[in-house]
Amino acid sequence: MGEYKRPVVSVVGAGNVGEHVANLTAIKELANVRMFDLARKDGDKTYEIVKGKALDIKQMASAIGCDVEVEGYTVTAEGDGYEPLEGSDIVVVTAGFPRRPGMSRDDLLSKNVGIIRTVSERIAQYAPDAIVIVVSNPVDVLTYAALKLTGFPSNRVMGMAGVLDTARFKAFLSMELKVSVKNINAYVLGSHGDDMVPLLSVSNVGGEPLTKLIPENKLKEIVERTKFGGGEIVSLMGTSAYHAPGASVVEMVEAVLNDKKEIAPCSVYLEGDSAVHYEAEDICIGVPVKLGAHGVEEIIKLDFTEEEKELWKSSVSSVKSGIERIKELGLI
Ligand SMILES: NC(=O)C1=CN([C@@H]2O[C@H](COP(=O)(O)OP(=O)(O)OC[C@H]3O[C@@H](n4cnc5c(N)ncnc54)[C@H](O)[C@@H]3O)[C@@H](O)[C@H]2O)C=CC1
Ligand SMILES: O=C([O-])CC(=O)C(=O)O
Repeated sequence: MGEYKRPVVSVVGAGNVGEHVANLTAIKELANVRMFDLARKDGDKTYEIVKGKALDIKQMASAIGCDVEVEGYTVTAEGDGYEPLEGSDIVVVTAGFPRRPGMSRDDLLSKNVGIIRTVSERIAQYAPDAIVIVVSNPVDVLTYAALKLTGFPSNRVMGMAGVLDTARFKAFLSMELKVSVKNINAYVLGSHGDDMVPLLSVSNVGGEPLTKLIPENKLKEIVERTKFGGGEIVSLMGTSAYHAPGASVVEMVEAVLNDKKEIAPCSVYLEGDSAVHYEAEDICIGVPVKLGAHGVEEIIKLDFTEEEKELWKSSVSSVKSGIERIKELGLI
């Protein structure tokens, strides 16, 4: 009596994306939520914003009749205050700087990798059995860093990108074709950057190939808009997107907590026969995986067309160069 037996989702970095992850997890009553963030100083005053956000989300849940616990914890950049990670089933990492207009995601690497290092060490210390979903950018490289720094098996560390890129692709296709997003089957794989790979060969609407439904030039435009979908929002808002990213993370959270065996594109570590199939080794990059209670339960091996293979190779080499950079800097 008196204790809730719900799963626990912790969110480290309760900024724009983190608070939307917390909010949606609460609205869907998927789990109790624990939010972690730094204190903010304003003159003499120190604000514990994360505690306020958690209370606000708890009260929002109450207003709409959702039963979840939501708690906020102030941590330090040095890694103090992470004890409440204990017992987390999933830890979502959204701590880090977002890009501003004119920046690429890779420009965030040197600033964000230090944050990921501290957070990964604390996850390993307090939540050694958790599944980790990395969101901070550049996400493929930072997912690799989190995998190495936690020392977790590769099925328990994944990056969120492909679900978001695919959602953007489907949104643009549905705007063009005036058809429900539910009838669009599409995948965007590869790195979460300018080199991402929208897979036209397997994308279809109600079974009909995209190439048959949309003229070549228009389809090219939609693919380009998808590739620069994050940048389009950064240039409109001055900071990066958070509604669609938050929802994309929660799609993955739900697949794991409800053991859905859902196939979704996620950034995961390639090794063994998946590394052979995708001709890329010792790298985290977006491929379709089966998500369930054990995290990444299977890596689906799709065949690419010759054109897609070329795009894939550029994707692999851009992630590889990010990984080399953090290795050279001694950051992992
Ligand atoms: N993978 C993807 O598809 C996406 C990735 N992102 C990335 O997610 C990250 C977060 O984006 P936003 O939420 O928009 O940024 P934000 O600035 O609104 O939130 C980041 C939060 O992290 C916190 N933080 C910074 N250092 C910390 C530390 N050492 N420990 C704990 N918390 C810390 C900040 O105080 C802030 O509240 C960015 O790196 C962004 O590029 C954003 C959208 C999509
Ligand atoms: O564009 C950004 O920097 C954030 C992000 O990864 C996205 O929205 O796709």
